[in-house]
Amino acid sequence: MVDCYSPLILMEFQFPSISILLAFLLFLFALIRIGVKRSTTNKSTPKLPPGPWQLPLIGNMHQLLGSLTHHVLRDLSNKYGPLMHLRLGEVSTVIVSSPEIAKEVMKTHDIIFANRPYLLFSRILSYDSTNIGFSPYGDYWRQLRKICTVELLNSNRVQGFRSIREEEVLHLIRSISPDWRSPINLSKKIFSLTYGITARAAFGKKNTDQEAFVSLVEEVVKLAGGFSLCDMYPSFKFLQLISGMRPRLEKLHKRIDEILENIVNDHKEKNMTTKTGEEAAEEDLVDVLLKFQKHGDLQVPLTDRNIKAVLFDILSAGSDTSSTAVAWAMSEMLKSPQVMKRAQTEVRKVFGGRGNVDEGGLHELKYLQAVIKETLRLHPSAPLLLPRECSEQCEVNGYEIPVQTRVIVNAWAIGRDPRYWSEGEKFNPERFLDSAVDYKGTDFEYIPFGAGRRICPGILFALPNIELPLAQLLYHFAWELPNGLKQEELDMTETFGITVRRKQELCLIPVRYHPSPTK
Ligand code: HEM
Repeated sequence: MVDCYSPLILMEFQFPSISILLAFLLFLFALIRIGVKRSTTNKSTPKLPPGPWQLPLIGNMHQLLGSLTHHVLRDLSNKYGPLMHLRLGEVSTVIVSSPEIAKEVMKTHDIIFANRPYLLFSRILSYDSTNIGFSPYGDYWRQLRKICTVELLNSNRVQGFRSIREEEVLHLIRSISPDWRSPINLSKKIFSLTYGITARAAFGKKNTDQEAFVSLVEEVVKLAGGFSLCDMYPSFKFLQLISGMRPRLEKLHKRIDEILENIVNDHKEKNMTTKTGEEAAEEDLVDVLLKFQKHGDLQVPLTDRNIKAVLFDILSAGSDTSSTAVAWAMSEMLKSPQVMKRAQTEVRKVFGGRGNVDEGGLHELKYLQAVIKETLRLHPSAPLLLPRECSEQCEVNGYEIPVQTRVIVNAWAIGRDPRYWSEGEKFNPERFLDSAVDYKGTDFEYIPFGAGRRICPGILFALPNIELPLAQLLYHFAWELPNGLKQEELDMTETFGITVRRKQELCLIPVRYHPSPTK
């Protein structure tokens, strides 16, 4: 998932001399190219969507500096319209900021916009074109995607991981108990909880390399939090070398690949022996993928490389997104104590004297579900969705979109569109209580998981990873801000990144309500 632009800024600040050199070299190349182009292209220009004036060489990149990208793009769209054209370096890009145009792109012209552009990050880290998140739309991708949605992340499989989630969340609750009345870093705890759940579901029993793997994925997530210069100037291959991006990514890829290779080989070895009934019931995602590789009736063979790529995708796309949502939900509830109280009363009523929350009763927590929906409206984990690419020239809203234009959908801006959301900036879960609006990709004013062929395949996996920890945290504790901080003083600043987290980690004081569960 690629939010953009921050590496450029980092380069600017960290290596001013390199960036000046780069700018100079780019300028020279651009002059040569413009000269060549002028002499070869004909005069007819497509009717592109409106957009701000572009500078030579960098296009509109300078307009994206200084603030969070989804904010800047929303402000620019307010001026130029919900379908806006930008040039970022060499790359022609359109920004979509209204439900109507999102529908046109992701429903009416779904196939034309089903491709993901080839970014350097995805090309190196996700095994060229073998991952689901960034491979181009085609037979290969369809097969991987089908395996993911039908075999790995379907509701039965997700249900099968219930005991893992319950155990891991209970472990979290117990780990909080001794600390009570002193602040704890809830962001950190939630983050390692969701990684722990996802890694256990994917790899089975805790693996010795698991911790190393999780921190490598974290490093990747940090690096991927930006557009690299290389992606802005794809035809200048030398940038990949001098920016240092390629060697860094290759080194990370090598270490991740070694760990995944060991995990896959261990599973192969284990699967050679006959399994007991209990072992067979404890199938993890690697087992399922290997079973498919051996016995599946597949159009294209499933290689070990594909398996590793799918595992990497699930780990990187599945953990940070869910933990971010939990942290934002807690933050918003702290700022609106009446919401926190209502959610707490509901969960304590439903689970009453049981002494603990289990997944059996989660469906009864209608108000908590509304809290989660409202959180994902105001804080969609990936506010700019994942980039798409136009595979053939087409017309959207009366404008021409040339082939290979990059398309970025601003789900964050769409979730605040005043034509659809009254008091859109306000956290108000009640708005979802009697509303049929859902995140399944059919209501284009609300698309925190995207829509169309490229909609997030992990929705079913994500929801209990958000609902269960929240319900447990509310059931067992009251929550207070540390250092006498008032609710209106809680900082809600967002970070740049692949997923938009809280800038400041959420540190809170837990005050016990129900005793710590013992079994
Ligand atoms: C709060 C939780 C989550 C949110 C908000 C979220 C959001 C998204 C979004 C917005 C996209 C891009 C959709 C588009 O471009 O239309 C996406 C793609 C993806 N997500 Fe999620 N996601 C979450 C959890 C998960 C989980 C738990 C998994 C896996 C276990 C997962 C796996 C993926 C994958 C593999 C893709 C790429 C799909 C493709 O390109 O075809 N996500 N997600």
